[in-house]
Amino acid sequence: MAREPTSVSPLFEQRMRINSSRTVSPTPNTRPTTPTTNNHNNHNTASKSALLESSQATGSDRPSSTEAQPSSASALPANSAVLTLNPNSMAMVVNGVSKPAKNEKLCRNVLIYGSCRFEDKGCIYSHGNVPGPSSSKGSQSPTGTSSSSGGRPRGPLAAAAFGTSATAQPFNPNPSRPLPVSMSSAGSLNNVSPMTSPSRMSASVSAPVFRPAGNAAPSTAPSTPSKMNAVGSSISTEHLKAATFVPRAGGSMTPNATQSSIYQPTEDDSTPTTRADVGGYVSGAMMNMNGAVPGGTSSQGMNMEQKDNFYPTDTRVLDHHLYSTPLPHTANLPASHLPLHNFFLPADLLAFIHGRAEAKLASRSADGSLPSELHVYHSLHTLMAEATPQERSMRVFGYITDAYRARCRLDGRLYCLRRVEGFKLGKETAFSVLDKWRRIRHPNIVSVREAFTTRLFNDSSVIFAYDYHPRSRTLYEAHLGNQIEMITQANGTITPAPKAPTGIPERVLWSYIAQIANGLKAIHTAGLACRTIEPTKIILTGRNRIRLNCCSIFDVTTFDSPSANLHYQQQDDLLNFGKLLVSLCCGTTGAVHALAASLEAIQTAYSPDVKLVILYLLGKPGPGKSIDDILVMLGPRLLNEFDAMQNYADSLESGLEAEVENGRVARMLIKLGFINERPEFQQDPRWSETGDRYVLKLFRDYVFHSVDEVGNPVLDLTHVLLALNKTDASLDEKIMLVARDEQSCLVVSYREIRNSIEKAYMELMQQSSGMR
Ligand SMILES: Nc1ncnc2c1ncn2[C@@H]1O[C@H](COP(=O)(O)OP(=O)(O)OP(=O)(O)O)[C@@H](O)[C@H]1O
Repeated sequence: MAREPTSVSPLFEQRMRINSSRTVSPTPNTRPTTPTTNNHNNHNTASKSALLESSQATGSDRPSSTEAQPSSASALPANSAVLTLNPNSMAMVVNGVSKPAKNEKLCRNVLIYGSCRFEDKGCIYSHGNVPGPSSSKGSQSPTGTSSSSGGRPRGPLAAAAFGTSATAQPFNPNPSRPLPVSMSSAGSLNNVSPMTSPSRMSASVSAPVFRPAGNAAPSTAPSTPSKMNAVGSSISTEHLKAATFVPRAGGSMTPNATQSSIYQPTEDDSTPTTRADVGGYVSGAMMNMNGAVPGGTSSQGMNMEQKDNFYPTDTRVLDHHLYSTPLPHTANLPASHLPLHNFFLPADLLAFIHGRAEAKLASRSADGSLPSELHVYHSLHTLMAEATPQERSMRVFGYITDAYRARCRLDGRLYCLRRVEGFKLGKETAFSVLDKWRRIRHPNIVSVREAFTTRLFNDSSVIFAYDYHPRSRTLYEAHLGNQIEMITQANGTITPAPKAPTGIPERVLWSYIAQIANGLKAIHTAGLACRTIEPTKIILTGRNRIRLNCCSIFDVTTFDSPSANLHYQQQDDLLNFGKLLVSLCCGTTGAVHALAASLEAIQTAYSPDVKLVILYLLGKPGPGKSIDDILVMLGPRLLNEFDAMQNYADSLESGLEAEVENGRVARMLIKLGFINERPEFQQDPRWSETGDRYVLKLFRDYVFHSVDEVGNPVLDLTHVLLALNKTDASLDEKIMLVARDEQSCLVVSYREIRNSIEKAYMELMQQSSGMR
């Protein structure tokens, strides 16, 4: 049963109002309804708020179990204070049994809030004078352990019951009359001061300590336990130098709801904060009675509907405190998928990115035949084509070529090295052509970086370095790997075995045509020819993303004996382009050997335009034949390609947005990780447990260590993400952090928590070796 940090218990709202002014005694009829949007999280809010209310019963002044609990409750965990409030009568019932006669013990509601709303409604405790701090009794435990409920931290659960109600609008029983100042500051620290009154705080085990303003010396880790006005609880002296409360007006420590006691956990106001407009505890002192923070945003005015809404519409708060919603054009997913989609990348994109990361890191067992270093490259890893028809083929270049992934020690990046085995370079000037190739940077071409000769393979080889595109596949691997049986006809001709064309879908085919044409256009315009329009020398580097590979190799290997001039080489590119399309349409490289039959099959399976393009490419070379004509023939289909690319870019941007949010959360977690539980800092083993850091400890409990009513862990990702994001955005919304012993609680805003994180982190940074 997950408890909900964003849902608001009406009972708690009532209680907060009571806290705001002891003169107000809400009646059930005047209690406003609290709109909630996360219905699944609203259950048990009454019992949760009651749990908090009942915290007075968890200390040593708690009535004994025999007094307060009927036998039926004996099965409940020791730390599950089962106190229910009847919202209609507001009578207090303990486990269904009315409270017995009055007790002499002072009511803790009086101690905490200054009044008890159940005073006339059956509260068994005394409602006499409120003891001041000097009247404190009880001892502190040097060990810091609680003599009370102990057990698992219930703070987050309790705080969750409060949820955003800490920022609830003040309750005004008579809307026609303005609220008293302290009440109108709903959301300011003032109206919660009774919750953190000296008596209340001192009763806690690891709670911050109140210190009146102007008090000369702050209590800093007293060496001996001192008596506090605990209500039967021991206090760890370790935490006595934790957060201190400084009443704004100074002087009085009287827990008076109308007084503006400001929570100011640190002494040093001059401690730098990272953001001038982020208040933190210090800026908490700057909050006026209306809860407005100078230079910041006020939580006042945020209605519950907005706060409960997962995607708030209130533009007065920073929008980036919540996960950004997917935009309409990327959100057309089944409703059940949306929450996941909101938080993370789409599964297929995630798999794709992970796959590429794996490919970058993959390593085969050390291949002894490969040199450990090659020029400026090391960590060579053979890239094997999965479906090469003939291992180590010489078909394309006339030389055996191998491809390796290697890391460059100059820039640490991965490159693809292509080795041309047994090639002896005649003239160094053969490499001069690479200058032209290096200048080409095109999305449909694998960029050439450099070329060099080597004898490290025990032969004379030339190595070409290209950009590495992880997880790429050749077109052959992707579409032509399953070779179709070729059959020899009676007349001796070889034809593919008759079967329905297994070519690629037309939409994909047009995409390939557009991209190859685009790449060829760039190459031809640069005064070069590709010369490797081959199924094994064009790679797919993403979803339908085509890149022309192995460019420049022919230019070097044929430098001494140029077979033809540039024009003919470019015409060859077009011819090979036509043959490639025939192969792709028919699903076999053998299709080009039976062109007539293949064209017939293509005519049946594809639109006439496909055949027209192929016929043009396979047509006679001539001065008027150029790649430009293909681009013209593509016509409106280029727009399809354009649309597809833009839609894909949109979906990537949407995924990126989600990841940006995750990045924020990760940074926040990293900082918290540096601070929480730090065993020692500046020779102070209690550093992470005191001062601002104590609040962060409770915040960590609030975010991660929630438990449900029976003490089971609550693993509510939404709660975690919301809390961390709101903190990152420094929201003025307040949450209640409850000490592990449930004896004290702090109402702090996300802004203040964020400030504490930044402040503690800066402290660490300043001392870290990197900053010296
Ligand atoms: N620049 C690159 N980045 C990443 N991987 C590449 C790169 N170039 C090629 N590859 C991959 O390396 C593998 C081998 O490529 P190669 O060009 O040698 O194919 P092949 O079918 O073996 O060719 P051939 O028949 O000429 O030997 C293929 O899986 C290919 O996707």
